Amino acid sequence: MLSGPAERPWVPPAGRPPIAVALDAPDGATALQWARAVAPHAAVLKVGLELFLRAGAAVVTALRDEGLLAPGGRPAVGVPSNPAFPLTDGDQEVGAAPELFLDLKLHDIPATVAGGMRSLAVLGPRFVTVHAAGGAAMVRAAVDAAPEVHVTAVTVLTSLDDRALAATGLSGPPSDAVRRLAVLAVEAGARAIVCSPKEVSMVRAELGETVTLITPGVRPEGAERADQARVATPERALSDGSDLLVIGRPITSAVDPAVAAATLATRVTPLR
Ligand SMILES: O=C(O)c1cc(=O)[nH]c(=O)n1[C@@H]1O[C@H](COP(=O)(O)O)[C@@H](O)[C@H]1O
Repeated sequence: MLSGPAERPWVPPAGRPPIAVALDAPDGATALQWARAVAPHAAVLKVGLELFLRAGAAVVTALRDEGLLAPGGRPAVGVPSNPAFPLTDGDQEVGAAPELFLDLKLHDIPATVAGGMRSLAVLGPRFVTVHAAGGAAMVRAAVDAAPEVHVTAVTVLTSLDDRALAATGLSGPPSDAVRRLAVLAVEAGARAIVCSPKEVSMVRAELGETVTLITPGVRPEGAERADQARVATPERALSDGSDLLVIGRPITSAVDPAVAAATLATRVTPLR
């Protein structure tokens, strides 16, 4: 097990559902509509390639202006401008607005990734993803360029099964590569790791409490897998050690995303 700080760098605030909703929307207006529906039921909102490449930084500003995101660069506490997020409910800080996860999976030479991180850091994200396969120097460059951001290393995409991974030239089961890349990234300063729920217990055993573990590839019982290969239910991912479930289509493709998010949040929040 790696040595490091005794506590996880980040966990959802008390009472907040351990859910990051992936706002994989085709435009800013749809993303805002989804965000209004799901923000009360999520600790994190994730802006990824599709939305960011279409709507750019303006969508982050719009989310913040509506009080749908916690203020950039500060711990999530209530946003007085949005009554959906009261500061307290009794003595619990349940009203924290979600934090920003910029999932742009940077993967380039260290100087370019460092520049990209500096450009993104002004948006005040809690998390920014980089591909661990970019190597230790690249991960370190990202960390040094934006020390206030939780550089989040993606290990092996959850869409890859054994065969697809082998076809890229990486032999062995995905868990071998996940272990190697997770250790490399944390030693290079990453504070969070993205892996599938299938590997999360192994990564937790390997890295201990030094790291926040984030799992996409989460599918409630009976939900469409779509392009996800290494999946598990939300309950299983949490019991195996995940800190944060990344969930997109099972919520955003539902007839009513607010109901889907609320239902899921009610089920998983007590499991933390
Ligand atoms: O970095 C990610 O968030 C990510 C890594 C990974 O290995 N697999 C993965 O699905 N994701 C993201 O997680 C989200 C999953 O969305 P759904 O499959 O719709 O639940 C998408 O926004 C993906 O970009």
